[in-house]
Order: sequence, then C-alpha cells, then structure tokens
Amino acid sequence: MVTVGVLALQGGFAEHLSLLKRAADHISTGRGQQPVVHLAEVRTPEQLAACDALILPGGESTTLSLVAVQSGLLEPLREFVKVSKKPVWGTCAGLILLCEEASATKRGGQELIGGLDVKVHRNHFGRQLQSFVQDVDLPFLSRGKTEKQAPFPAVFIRAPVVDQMLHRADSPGRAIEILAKYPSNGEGDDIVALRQGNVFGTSFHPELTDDVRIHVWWLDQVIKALHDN
Ligand SMILES: NC(=O)CC[C@H](N)C(=O)O
Repeated sequence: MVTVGVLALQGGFAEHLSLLKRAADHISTGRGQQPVVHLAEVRTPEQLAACDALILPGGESTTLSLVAVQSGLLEPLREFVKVSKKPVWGTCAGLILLCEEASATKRGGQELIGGLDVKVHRNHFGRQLQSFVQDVDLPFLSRGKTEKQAPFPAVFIRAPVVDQMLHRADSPGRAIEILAKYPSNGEGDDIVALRQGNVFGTSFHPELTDDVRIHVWWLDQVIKALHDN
C-alpha cells in the first residue's frame, strides 16, 4: 500500500484528491482490484511523515509558503523533497514552491521548498482574466503505449513558466527532463512540464479537468519508484 498525500493548506487540494481517487481506482482495477493507494490530506508534519509521495496543488504560492512556515511544515517539506527524495508533483503554485528560484513578488522574495534546479517566472501569462485552456502535447503520456495520446487540455491560471536552468555543482547526475513546452510545437524557452529525479512539475492544472491521464501516469511512476527502492 502506498500513501499519497496532498498538501491541504490552501488552493486546489480537493480537486487533486478527487482525480487521484479516480486514478487510484483505475490502477487498482488493472491490478486485480487490490487497492494499492491510500490518499491523505496533509496539514501537519505528522501527516507528512506518514506519506510516501506528495502533491502540492495550485493556489497562491506566497500564501502557501507563509502557511507552510506557520504550520511548521517548511523544513519537513524540504526534507521530504531533497533529503528523503520522495516523489512529489507540484501544479502551478505547487510547481513554483518546488523551484530553487522564483521571480520576485512585489514585496520581495518568498520562501521556497526547492528541488528543481531552475528559475520560474510567476504569472507569466498575465492576470486571472488572461486565464485560458490550451491543448498541449505531452509525449511522456504515450511512452510504452501503442497509440500516440491525444493532446492534454491544459488549464493555465496566472500560470508560471520555467525559463532558466540553474547549474549547481552539488547536483551531478540529476538531469532535468523537459516534458512539455508552450506552445507545444514552439522553439521557445517556456517550459510548462518538467521532471528532475523525484520532482515533477506542471505549470497548468490537470486537476481542474476531467482528464485523469497525468494523475494515472504519475501514480504509476510513484508505485514503480517505491518498488525499485
Ligand atoms: N493557479 C495558480 O496556482 C497560480 C499561481 C500564482 N500565480 C502564484 O504565484 O502563486
């Protein structure tokens, strides 16, 4: 049994839990109905300690980091990601928290968890009113499948992009995989999905769609990673 937590301090945690539940049912059905995933909301260091993997939802990254500090969760989260190296996935504000550097807020910097050796540009596409849905090609969803997967309906809400790689002497062998760029066929630098070791991030919000494919893919990766360890 794998315990997957969703950080439930602020933002879209309920939506992630409902897609995770569908993804978990999907995986269990494929494995002879045995439930393999237990889901948990995470608000305290004790709840985090019980998790094998974690999702950081979208919301507002400055609020999320302030509440994480107040709840005594910031250091345990850093340990979870960078010392225990457990699988984590951040969406939108969650992705921002998982980057080593973020573009400054109006009032200055913010505490980050880190784990991805990149710099992220917050609110890259503008304000809430400039939110949009865009089909994005995600080739990683087609790996190991006989048919190419349809594009993913990616929901961008005050979304960040990763636009700078940071080269760190202390991270040899932790290659960054760029999993999707915006636009899908573009030559630009706007990375909207990436992975570095145990850390996966998307700029957009799969939990606000009805499309369970990324949740299924990630859960599968989590189960494989825990199996290999
Ligand atoms: N939808 C989102 O998660 C938006 C993230 C927000 N722009 C931030 O900086 O935290």
